[in-house]
Amino acid sequence: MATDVHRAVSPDRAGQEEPAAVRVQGLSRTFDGRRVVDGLELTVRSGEFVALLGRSGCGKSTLLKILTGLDREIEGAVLVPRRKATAFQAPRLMPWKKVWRNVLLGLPGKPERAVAERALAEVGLDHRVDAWPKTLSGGEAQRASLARALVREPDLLLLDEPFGALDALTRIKAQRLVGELWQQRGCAVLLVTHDVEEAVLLADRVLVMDDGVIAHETEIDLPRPRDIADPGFAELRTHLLDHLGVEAPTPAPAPAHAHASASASA
Ligand SMILES: Nc1ncnc2c1ncn2[C@@H]1O[C@H](COP(=O)(O)OP(=O)(O)OP(=O)(O)O)[C@@H](O)[C@H]1O
Repeated sequence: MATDVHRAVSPDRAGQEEPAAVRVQGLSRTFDGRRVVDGLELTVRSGEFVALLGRSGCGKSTLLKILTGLDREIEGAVLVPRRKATAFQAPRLMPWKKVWRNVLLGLPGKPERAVAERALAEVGLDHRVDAWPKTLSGGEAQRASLARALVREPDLLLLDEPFGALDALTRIKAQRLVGELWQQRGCAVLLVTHDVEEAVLLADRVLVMDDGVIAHETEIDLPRPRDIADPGFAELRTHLLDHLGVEAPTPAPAPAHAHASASASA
């Protein structure tokens, strides 16, 4: 994988084009003498949806933590907008606060309940405003967590495996919701995911992290809304799996009786 190294858009080029939502230069992070992030370069353009893939343990969450400002023991330069918000795999709701209070948690000033109500309506949770977190389903809790991110009116939304714990159907709905919210809001999104299809479905650009750097990037130029049945979709999926070192499954051979009837009709 190290042979096909495409670094993300170079900082000077990004500087001349559009304002960047994220600009990372020469970023390194060392744990116990091991460089998990190693001179990483990354630019996310304003309003761009970027997905970040990479094998387990390659440093994706470490990078996200640095971008949120939770980890500052770094070398290099990181430029992110002040207005940013995060949602993680675990919704991280406070069990002793009702949903609407969770949404407003940590906001400066004294925001009114109506602010939370609007955000909850945006994610389809207007009927759960007064619920306790423990009564929410997994998908509802994740949407509440998204509402909490949205009330911050972020210029940058950082998502770390937000759909990872959801069942397949809820996951599809949540992916659609994030796609719609992104289109309405126009904020930049950096989504960490293990799911190649999710990345192709949602992102303008997919990055693959390896050896502490962005080792590969692919522009996703499929029209939206995207259809996983589109042959272009399958091609991009296979291309990305290849860069992740995963062989795409070959179609199963047709059962023996199918061969028989095919040859019989031929
Ligand atoms: N606080 C820490 N102390 C020591 N090592 C750490 C710490 N945080 C992360 N690491 C190590 O850094 C490496 C990258 O971890 P990170 O969580 O960023 O990977 P990841 O790509 O997000 O993995 P996954 O896809 O499995 O979530 C791992 O080897 C991990 O053990």
